[in-house]
Amino acid sequence: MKFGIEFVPNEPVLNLASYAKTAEDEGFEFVWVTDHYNNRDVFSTLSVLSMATNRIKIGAGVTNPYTRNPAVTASAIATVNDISGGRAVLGIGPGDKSTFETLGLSGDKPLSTIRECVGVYRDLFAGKNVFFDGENIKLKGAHLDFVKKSADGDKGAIPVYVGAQGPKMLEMAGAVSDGVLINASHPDDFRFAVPQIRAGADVARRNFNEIDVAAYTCFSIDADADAAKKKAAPVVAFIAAGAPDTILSRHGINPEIKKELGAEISKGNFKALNSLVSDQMIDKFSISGDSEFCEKRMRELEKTGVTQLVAGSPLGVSKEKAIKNIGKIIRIF
Ligand SMILES: C[C@H](OP(=O)(O)OC[C@@H](O)[C@@H](O)[C@@H](O)Cn1c2nc(=O)[nH]c(=O)c-2cc2ccc(O)cc21)C(=O)N[C@@H](CCC(=O)N[C@@H](CCC(=O)O)C(=O)O)C(=O)O
Repeated sequence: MKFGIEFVPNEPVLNLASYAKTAEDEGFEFVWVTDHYNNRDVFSTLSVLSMATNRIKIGAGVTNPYTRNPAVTASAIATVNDISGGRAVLGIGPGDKSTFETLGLSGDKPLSTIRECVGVYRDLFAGKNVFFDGENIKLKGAHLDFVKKSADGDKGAIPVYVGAQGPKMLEMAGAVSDGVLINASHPDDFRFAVPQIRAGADVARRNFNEIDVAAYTCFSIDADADAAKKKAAPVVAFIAAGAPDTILSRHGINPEIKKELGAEISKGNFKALNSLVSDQMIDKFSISGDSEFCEKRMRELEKTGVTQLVAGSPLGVSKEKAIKNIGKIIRIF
């Protein structure tokens, strides 16, 4: 199992740089940074993390094809690849509809748009002059002057992962991507997702084992299990509030709760929000507890076919302590 860590750039980037160095020292192989325009810029953050670390892979987890033209995204991540000495990874996903609304963006046709993008990124990473007249993506000779021209057929040096949760996105990711980042934390979600990815790989006649299946979890570890769960509650509230009804029902949670969560979120009433989050929701939408529980849940995920465990926000009561606690589990995995 590979281990990754996710940071939301809603705190000073130099803090994240220090956490990323600790994570590297503790044996994590990937650091992922989320992309929502209202937080600090993902690629600026990745550049600073590149300078603060030596070995850990540096990933956008995940950007989207709507807020930036694909050639601009390719230039940004290829610059991170330049700075980091070849450690960049590009994660691309449909993006967050709620933030798109504030930008006046539709974000429509995500399935076909992402599929088109993956090939375009690879051609740009391979130093090609890209002419592409797709349904959603149109380029007329776009090129990156600073990347080495790869031999024909090479897909360029930067792996492309897809952020996906829905069945069609998962299947498409299995057909075209180097890895899939699945925003979920419970084994039941991966018992659903892994067969979809495998089906996509089979249709595309790809070797499923070449695809990195990453559980992009809500994670909270502390010696005091209750404190860990309390820390995770607000994040779980947002996940549950935005989850499709099918996912809530999969976990035996009445989708009606979304209305109550949404109402408290829109009022900014985070105290009331936490009181709406049940233990069952914490268990289904996060990995929260002491080291023994977290290790057990990681091993359950590995059994479903997960190949990378990404510890996501909030990480724990103290980020630094949480990273070291996970490091102890990494060393015995
Ligand atoms: C779009 C949606 O796909 P989805 O994978 O469920 O998307 C939900 C999230 O994954 C998506 O919002 C991600 O961007 C969320 N996301 C992040 N979103 C962000 O904005 N920023 C992040 O940093 C971020 C990180 C992240 C990490 C992992 C992860 O799994 C998701 C992450 C969906 O509806 N999928 C359907 C397919 C819909 C479909 O078929 N659409 C058609 C036509 C629909 C039409 O006509 O518009 C098409 O796209 O062509 C399905 O998979 O079955």
